[in-house]
Amino acid sequence: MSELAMLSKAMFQERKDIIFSIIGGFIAGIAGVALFSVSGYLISQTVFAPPLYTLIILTSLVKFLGFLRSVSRYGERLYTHRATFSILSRLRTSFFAKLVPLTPGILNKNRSGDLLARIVGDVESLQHYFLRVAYPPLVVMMVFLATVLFTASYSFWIAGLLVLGMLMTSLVVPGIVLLGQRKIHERVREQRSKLSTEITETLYGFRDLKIYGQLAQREEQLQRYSASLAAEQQRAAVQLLRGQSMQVFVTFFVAWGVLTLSAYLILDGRLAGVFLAMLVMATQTVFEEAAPLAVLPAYKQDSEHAANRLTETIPSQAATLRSSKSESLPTDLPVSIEISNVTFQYEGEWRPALLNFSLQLAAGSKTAIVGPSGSGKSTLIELLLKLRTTTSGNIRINKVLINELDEENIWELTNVVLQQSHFFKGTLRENLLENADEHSDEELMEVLAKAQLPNVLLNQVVYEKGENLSDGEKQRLALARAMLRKRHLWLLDEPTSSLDYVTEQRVLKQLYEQASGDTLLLICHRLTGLEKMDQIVVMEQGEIVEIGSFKELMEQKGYFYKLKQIELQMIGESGV
Ligand SMILES: Nc1ncnc2c1ncn2[C@@H]1O[C@H](COP(=O)(O)OP(=O)(O)OP(=O)(O)O)[C@@H](O)[C@H]1O
Repeated sequence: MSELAMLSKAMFQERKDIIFSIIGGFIAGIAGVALFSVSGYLISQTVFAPPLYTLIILTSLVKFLGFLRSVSRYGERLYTHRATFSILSRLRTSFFAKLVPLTPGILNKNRSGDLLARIVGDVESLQHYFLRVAYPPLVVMMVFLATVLFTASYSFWIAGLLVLGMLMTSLVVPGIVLLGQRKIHERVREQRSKLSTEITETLYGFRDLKIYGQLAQREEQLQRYSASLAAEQQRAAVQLLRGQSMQVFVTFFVAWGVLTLSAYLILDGRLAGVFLAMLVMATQTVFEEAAPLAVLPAYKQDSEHAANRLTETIPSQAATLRSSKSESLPTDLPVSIEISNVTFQYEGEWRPALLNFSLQLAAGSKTAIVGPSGSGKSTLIELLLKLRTTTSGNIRINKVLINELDEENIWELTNVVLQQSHFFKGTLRENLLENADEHSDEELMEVLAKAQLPNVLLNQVVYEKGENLSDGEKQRLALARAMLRKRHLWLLDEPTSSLDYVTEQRVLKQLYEQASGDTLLLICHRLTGLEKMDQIVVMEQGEIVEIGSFKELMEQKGYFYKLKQIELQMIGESGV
């Protein structure tokens, strides 16, 4: 049950609404039983032609009980649903807050379509826990005990029959439902996960699938997955309905039992005939109240499963990642970075992406990192941004261990451009992501011009994922975003790889001007313009193979020198 601890905590926080729900549910249940009992008694009494005032009292009581039942049922619904949605919103917020720092690691292990469907589905499943698992038995038992006490005052045997019926509805029927549901629910989850993964993949790869003529095949596959899911869901629904039908059967069985037993007791002279209808009606109503118990185990199992998977998705790393942070760095000072013996290995990979990597970035220094694809350059930036945690070794920012820093504090210090930037559906202004009120239009246009996007409009529409922007425009927009932040640490991962040579040089010139006093780490694919850098780091297979200024590396005539010669030849050949 430990996996449901977060749920219980959220429920405890909503205790006021829960107490009101229980009170409302109990009054509605009792009023329902009383309403039908009094109605039965009233009908029986009329046979004896009682005095008018008796009929008036009984009719008024019926009306009052009907009113009380409706009002308390309304209150019950209001408070149970309010509690449920508040619990759900607490769970969503706390779950997603824990998820954010772990996102890169989690996305490694799970296919994103499946992950998204799982998170949304699992959090939604938890809403049933209070409404259909924790709450109903409590109220049903309270109403039932009150009814048993009431019937026991007429006949011990009838009360005994009710207890027997309740055991059937609360244990036997739910047990049978649970047995049938267990396997079906497993299959529903499996099919849902398959379908959502395939849908996401198809949407992401739609263009490629179309070009390579694979779309029809994919569509067929999706239809198959969708049909299997629908079939499993149908089976699950049938199983649930079967449970509810059994519950109705037990209700009528007990009602018939009470009728027969009462008839026998009346014949025996141990029960007055006028109470017969009342007892039968009370029995039927109290068992109607118990109807939710039939589907309780299925929801219980579902909630536990969902809570289990959610705790698996946010493993204990969540605690370790956030627990030790205590320091906070100011955003207005230049930043120094010290990387000591850092090793990082992706989960499931056979070799580390970084191996015993050490590097110093003095405050205000400019560093370029070059090296072949896959040498670990982007991984280094992800570690500096605390998007991943080192396997071993230390990173210090302004002498503070990165583990002691909140990742949001690090992001707050940094102007970042990663290899892929995301663009949202909206305007260019909105895609600059800074608070629009803080910057005048002139200021925004000036930054766009510096990023070599002079002929754009701030209200220009940007499609989803920046579909209407070229790769080069996306990169310049991402650089404009970074320039606008005006922080003092720059982490740039191939920010100009899609730009032509001339535009690239212009952008970099503006960038170096703005970053003159700042610490800058630039991963680059071209070796031009690196003369200005304080140090150039050449990486291969997660290690530093050469380090020094441009002049030093050229004099060494090592790896960097050879790369530069190849590039010069290529530039010469292409005539740039
Ligand atoms: N999410 C990931 N899961 C597993 N392995 C990864 C992941 N990302 C990168 N790697 C591996 O880690 C190594 C370093 O990758 P990284 O992206 O840091 O290289 P890079 O030098 O930035 O390459 P490029 O210049 O192509 O961007 C590579 O061998 C790569 O296959």
